[in-house]
Amino acid sequence: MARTTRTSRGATPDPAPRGHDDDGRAGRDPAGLRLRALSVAYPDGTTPVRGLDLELAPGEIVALVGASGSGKSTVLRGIAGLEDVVGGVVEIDSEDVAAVPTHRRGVGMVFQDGQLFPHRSVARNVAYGLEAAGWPRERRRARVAELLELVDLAELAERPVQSLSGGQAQRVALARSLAPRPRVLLLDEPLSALDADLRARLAVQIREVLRAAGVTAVVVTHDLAEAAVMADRTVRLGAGGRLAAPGEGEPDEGAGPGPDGDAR
Ligand SMILES: Nc1ncnc2c1ncn2[C@@H]1O[C@H](COP(=O)(O)OP(=O)(O)OP(=O)(O)O)[C@@H](O)[C@H]1O
Repeated sequence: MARTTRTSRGATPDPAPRGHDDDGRAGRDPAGLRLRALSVAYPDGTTPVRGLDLELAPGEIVALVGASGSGKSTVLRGIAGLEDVVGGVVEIDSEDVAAVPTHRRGVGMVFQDGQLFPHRSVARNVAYGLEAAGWPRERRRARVAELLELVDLAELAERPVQSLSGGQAQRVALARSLAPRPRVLLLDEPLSALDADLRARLAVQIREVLRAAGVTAVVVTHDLAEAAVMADRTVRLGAGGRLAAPGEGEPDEGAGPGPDGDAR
């Protein structure tokens, strides 16, 4: 896993030149992710996130925790452009992405259950975003090999994904989401479908991979211990989809998780 000599912050294997992305998106200097007074609503008018301010430096990994229903997934969906931002601003590398469709935002997502394409091999799952972005075949191959190396699955490249363990499948999902070099990676409970032992190991591996990729990332979890392992910083969503004041309605972060490791 992440057997790479590039361990410094912000170092990406085979980095794309700044100012020119592989999918032709206009490049900008990295400035990270900034949410200003963000409000996100569903079509029925439910607005779980109201007035959220959050800033991530380039390459920073932030864990978003909070009670069930506090709006963690909704924040991610707003950043990705999957739900309506009805107030405030999402800026990625200093660009207001309000008018930018999801697939052009440079945002990658990893979900709880991986959501791999069942009829594609491991390598072809990882290649998916590169095909969609029109990368030429040789560059695709090289990038897929690099990513599979990063998540320590090179020897499984040709395996059908149905034959993978849960942990392996999540590592494929991680590689697939990182392959097109997203500006921001959003991970929604990436460990919650796995058993406890594996969760602890994969939390460490996810952190290593995110660091090696140097990607700015938001990880939603309800587990404070996992948040501490995976992220540089943990923030908590409180009532009304705003950041909670320290100690508000939840166990003290410094005290770590409760007996079951659950922050809810
Ligand atoms: N499609 C939808 N339409 C309307 N309301 C929704 C929709 N999806 C979620 N909600 C509501 O928005 C609120 C926030 O949901 P969200 O899934 O963002 O919370 P969460 O913090 O991620 O919860 P959990 O930890 O249980 O996954 C909840 O009250 C939920 O019922």
